[in-house]
This record gives sequence, structure tokens and C-alpha cells, in this order.
Amino acid sequence: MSGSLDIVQLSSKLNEFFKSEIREQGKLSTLKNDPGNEVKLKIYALFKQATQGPCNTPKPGMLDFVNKVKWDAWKSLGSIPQDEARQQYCDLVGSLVAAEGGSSAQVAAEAAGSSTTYQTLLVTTEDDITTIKLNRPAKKNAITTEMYNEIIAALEQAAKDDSVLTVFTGAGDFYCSGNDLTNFTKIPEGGVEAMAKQGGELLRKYVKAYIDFPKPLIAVVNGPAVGVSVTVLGLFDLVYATERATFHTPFSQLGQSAEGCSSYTFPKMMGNAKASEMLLFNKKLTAVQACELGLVTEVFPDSSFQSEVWTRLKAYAKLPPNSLALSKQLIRSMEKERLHAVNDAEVERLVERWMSDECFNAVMSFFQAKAKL
Ligand SMILES: CCC/C=C/C(=O)SCCNC(=O)CCNC(=O)[C@H](O)C(C)(C)COP(=O)([O-])OP(=O)([O-])OC[C@H]1O[C@@H](n2cnc3c(N)ncnc32)[C@H](O)[C@@H]1OP(=O)([O-])[O-]
Repeated sequence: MSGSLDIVQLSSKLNEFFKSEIREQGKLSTLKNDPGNEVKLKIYALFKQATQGPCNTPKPGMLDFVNKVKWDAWKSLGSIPQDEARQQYCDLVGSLVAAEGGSSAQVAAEAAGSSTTYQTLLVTTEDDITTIKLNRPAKKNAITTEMYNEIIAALEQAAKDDSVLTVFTGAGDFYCSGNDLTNFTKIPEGGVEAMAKQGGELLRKYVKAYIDFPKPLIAVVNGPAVGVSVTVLGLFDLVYATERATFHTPFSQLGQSAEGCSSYTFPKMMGNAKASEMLLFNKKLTAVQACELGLVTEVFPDSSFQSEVWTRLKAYAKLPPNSLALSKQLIRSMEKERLHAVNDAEVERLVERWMSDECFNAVMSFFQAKAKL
């Protein structure tokens, strides 16, 4: 059986499934556009998790292709609670419906003069807070090229909308697993050099969006964080973490080098020695260690993380918005220029690294290890 045949078959089977099993749920039946297989699988998995809890059925056989893909999607949600699955399901369906004609997400986008909708994010505005939720839980929210672009767009939108605070968080059990390593496998015309150059430009723009963001930016770190999702935390105004979170920047392991302005912000906040343990020697920090070193503002018990953090954020969002934004901008203005220079220097180094054998071999090892599983 050829790979392309598998995909065609899978697509048509998923379409059948999508129509028969999910259509009954009111809003979805109104969708005019096919949201694509990845989204449909996500809807399926969230629906199962919300109604039946964590996946508890036997894994279908290798040749039962469609059921295996569905089972994998459900299983990938791990042990996220039914309530959270229900919320994610509603957010996702809401954003699809909004994309076609208008409710929360679309209204927020339109209020900001934009009609952007997202494939890899859930962006909502409620209680004066715009939340940008990374939404690829099956891949631990690894950041694809598309997702970098969507985050930049979402930040631009949040900067202009009426919200007071902007919050970043992740769907599922991870906050984010960093750069999606498959980005390195998509070699454009022009070869590795062109890939490195384009990747560098995207990264520069991505980090710039954080440096220039004009309102209070808060990370709600709901689980482990890796790579670029950790380094940019130095550009946030508050970082709240569940005790389950870890913070890992395995750059030298990947033949790469620091980014997200961490070569400047980390030594400044934790001192050279501790920063080097993380950025050179891949030391993974617990949430408590990260808090002691100043990377995290406060750590919360996992069981009460969401309720404690959101109660606090809703209260903060009632503070006078101009006073908050102007105070943030004053603090940032002291070193904005320096941060841009650091970003430029880090990107220049990384573009070289991405063309190196060290990086190539490290990325190949990741895929070889995956293939052996
Ligand atoms: C651009 C600027 C420079 C960037 C710097 C960085 O961010 S450097 C930092 C770069 N980041 C890294 O080096 C992290 C690499 N990833 C890991 O080390 C581990 O996956 C883990 C510790 C994040 C989670 O372990 P776990 O045992 O709990 O879960 P699991 O492993 O079963 O994962 C579930 C699925 O997600 C997939 N997936 C996850 N992450 C990535 C990714 N980044 N990419 C692609 N795919 C990824 C994984 O392959 C699997 O897919 P499958 O097989 O179902 O098709």
C-alpha cells in the first residue's frame, strides 16, 4: 500500500466519521468548510476525553489504519481532566464556527481590525484578557513555521485589541516542546542555506514581537517547557508555573546556540554560572528551581493552578489599562535597543549553527530515535 493511498483513504474515512459521529453536535453541523484532518482528529479526541475520560480502549492493530489514527489522537491527550477537555473542545469548535461567521474569537479579531483565524492556536478574549493558547497538544505544542507566523499575528492582534492583559499558555499536558524539529526537514529551493536564512528571519521577527509587545504579557506555564518557549520567558512580565512544569534549553545537545535574548536575560536574572548550566550544559530546572533563579514569578500546586492563577489574572485585568501598559513600556524602554541587538546577534549565530554538521547530526538523531520506537 503506497503512502499517498493511505492518506487519501484516511481522509475519506475521517470525513465519513466526522459527518456521522460529530455532526450531531449542533454547532459543528453548520460548518461550511472542511477544517482538515488534523483538526477533525483533535475534535474527535477532545470529544472522547470530555465524555469518557482518558483513552482506555485497546490499541487497534497496525492495519486498522483509521481507528489507529483516532486512537492515537485520543491517547495523546494523556490524563487531562474531562473538564479541561470539555473546555478545549468548546474553544476549538467555537473558533471554527467563529471563523465562518462570527462569535467570540472572530469578534475579537474583528474588533482589532483583523479577520485572522488560526490553525495552531486558540485565541480568545474574555474578562479583558486575550489568551493565546498553543494548540498542538499531540506534538506537545512544538512550534512549526506556521505556528511562529500565527503567534506573531496573534501578538499583533492582541496589541491592538481592547484587552488589558495578554496571556500565553499551552493546550494539554505540555506548555511547549520548543522549535518543531520537522522544520529542519522542509528544505526549500536553495537548499540548507536558504532554509537557515529564512529560519533566521522568522526567528528575528518572532523574538522582536515579544520585545516590542506594548501590554503586560503573562505566561501561564501549564506543564514542561523546552527550548525557545523557555528562552522568551525572559521577555515576559510575569511567569506563573504549575509545580509540574520543567524548564529545559537543550541547545548544545542539538548543536545549536541560545536565542530569545536569553544570552542576555538569563545571566542578568540568574548570574553567569547558573545561566551557563542551562544554556551551555542543558540543565533542566524544576519549577521551584526556576522560581529561585528569577525565571518564574510564582509556582502553584498543580491541583489548584488554573483556578488560583485565573482568579488573580482577572483581578489584575481590572487595574487601569493605560497605567499598566505605560509602566510596562517604561521598564522595557530601558533596554529595548539592547534586546534588539542581542536578538540580531543570536540569530546570526544560529543561522551558522543550522548549517553545521553538529546541528544536522543532532536533528537526525532525534528522528532516528523516533523511528526506532
Ligand atoms: C528556532 C529557534 C531555535 C530553537 C530552539 C529550540 O526550541 S530547541 C528545542 C527543540 N525541542 C526539542 O528538542 C524537544 C524534542 N522533543 C522531546 O525531547 C520529547 O518529545 C519531549 C520531552 C518534548 C516529550 O516527550 P514525551 O515522551 O512526553 O512525548 P513524545 O516524545 O512521545 O512526544 C509526542 C509527539 O510529539 C512530537 N514532538 C515533541 N516535541 C517535538 C519537537 N520539538 N519537534 C517535533 N516533534 C516533537 C514527538 O515526536 C511525538 O510525535 P509522534 O511520535 O507522536 O508522531
